[in-house]
Order: sequence, then structure tokens, then C-alpha cells
Amino acid sequence: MALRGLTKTYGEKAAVQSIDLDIPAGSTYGLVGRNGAGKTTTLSMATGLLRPTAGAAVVRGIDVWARPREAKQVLGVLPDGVHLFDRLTGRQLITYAGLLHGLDRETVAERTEDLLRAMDLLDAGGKPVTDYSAGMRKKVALASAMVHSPKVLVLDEPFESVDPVSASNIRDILAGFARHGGTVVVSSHVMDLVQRMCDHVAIMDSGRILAAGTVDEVRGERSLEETFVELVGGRVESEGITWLGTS
Ligand SMILES: Nc1ncnc2c1ncn2[C@@H]1O[C@H](COP(=O)(O)OP(=O)(O)OP(=O)(O)O)[C@@H](O)[C@H]1O
Repeated sequence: MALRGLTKTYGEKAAVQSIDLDIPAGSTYGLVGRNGAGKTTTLSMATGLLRPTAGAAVVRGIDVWARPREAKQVLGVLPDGVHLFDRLTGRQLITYAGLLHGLDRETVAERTEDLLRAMDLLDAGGKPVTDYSAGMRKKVALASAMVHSPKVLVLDEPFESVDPVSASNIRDILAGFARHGGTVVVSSHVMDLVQRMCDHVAIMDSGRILAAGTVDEVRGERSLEETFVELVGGRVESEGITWLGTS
């Protein structure tokens, strides 16, 4: 995936400012940044969900905004704060995503069961998504993003609200996907997780990329968290909130 001069402005405000990024095929790429850094805006533009003010996103040679239908066959996307058709059951939702991508019913049925099992949702598969917990919703959305066997998975905060056992299972699935040549792009606030699961990372702040490359290149001798805090800054020197905890 290649991002070229990707920019999004809202009135005077530049949410993302001319980002260039090369995400190698087969890599697991972390995108990290503080709240409001521009991660979701970048990933939304890169996956055809939000029209850029300027610039281009190309995935496996396909320009996402010039050839959106082709690009969406290649992409699997877990958007931030995803709105699901929550009157459907988990099983129906994954099935629907598969059929929308043009898969035949038999293939969809088989993959849906595989995904429900992998996400530990087999028991909940018959329940409406509206009754799911936040973590279960995340997992069913992730399954829906994978059912058409995309080449590139773009996942906005995939582990948020997900329990540690499910998170390990998902990490294994993503590692297997990458081993077979798939590309994974994840945004996260959890540096430790990015350091463990990603081979590449980009650090964003105020709509710009501050550093990008392999995790080892970016962090050098330090941990990724230390590098991040040093690059981004913003630690608040204070004695805390004086009135909190006093009566
Ligand atoms: N629709 C919008 N209108 C105006 N400003 C917006 C809009 N969407 C995002 N922004 C602004 O763009 C900036 C980047 O937001 P974005 O959601 O991409 O950040 P983020 O890195 O994903 O943050 P978080 O980690 O909190 O999810 C923020 O300053 C945000 O306020």
C-alpha cells in the first residue's frame, strides 16, 4: 500500500497533512499517535471511506479513489467506531458481508463458521449483535472484514475492548495471514502491542508522520514507548489535580 501526499482539511484545520507512506506487502504495519493525531482520518482515506482533500492511496497497484470497487475487493477494513447492522445475528452479519463481496453461499457458510470459531463467537453466533459486548462487536466486525479473504487488512484499534485470550487468538490469525503474504495495517495506542506484533511502524502527530520504518529502525536502542514519548512530547509536568482526592 502506498500513500502519496494524502491530505484532509476541515475548514482551516488540517487533520492530515500530505502524508507519504510505503507499506510493504506482507508486512504488519503499526500506525501510532496520540488522540487526534490523524490515524483514523488517514486510514479512512486510505481505504475509500473518506474522500481526501488531496493525494492518493494505492493498494496492490489499484488507486483506491479512481477504482474503488476493485480496491475494496483487495481490502478488508475494520473502521473506528464501526456501526453494525445490529439487529442481525453475528452469523448473519458475517454472511451478509461475504455475500456483498460476491462469494457463493456455500463458501460464505464455511468461512462464517471458521471465523466464528476463531473469534470464540460460536455460542453467540445466533444472538443479535445488539446483545453483544463491546469486545464481541469488535470481533464480529473483524470477522466481517476478513470473510472475503482480502490481501490487505486495515484495522483501526482492533484490540480495543477485546479480552487477552481473544486478542492472542486474533494476533495468531493476523500473523498467519502475514506469513502467507497478506499485509496488516493496525492503528493502536498500545506501544507494547505494536512492538510485539508489528515489523514496521509509523509515528504520527498533528497530521504528520514523525518517523516511519521497521520497528527496530524507529526505536533504535530504546523501547517504542520511549521513542514515541520523546518524539511526540506532551507529558504534563504537574502535581496532578489538586482538588482530586481531597475533601
Ligand atoms: N469530521 C471532522 N470535522 C472536523 N474535524 C475533524 C473531523 N474528523 C476528525 N477531525 C479532526 O481531525 C484530527 C484527527 O482526528 P482522527 O480521528 O484522525 O485522530 P486519531 O489519531 O484517530 O485519534 P484517536 O486516537 O483519538 O482515535 C482531530 O483533531 C479531529 O478533531
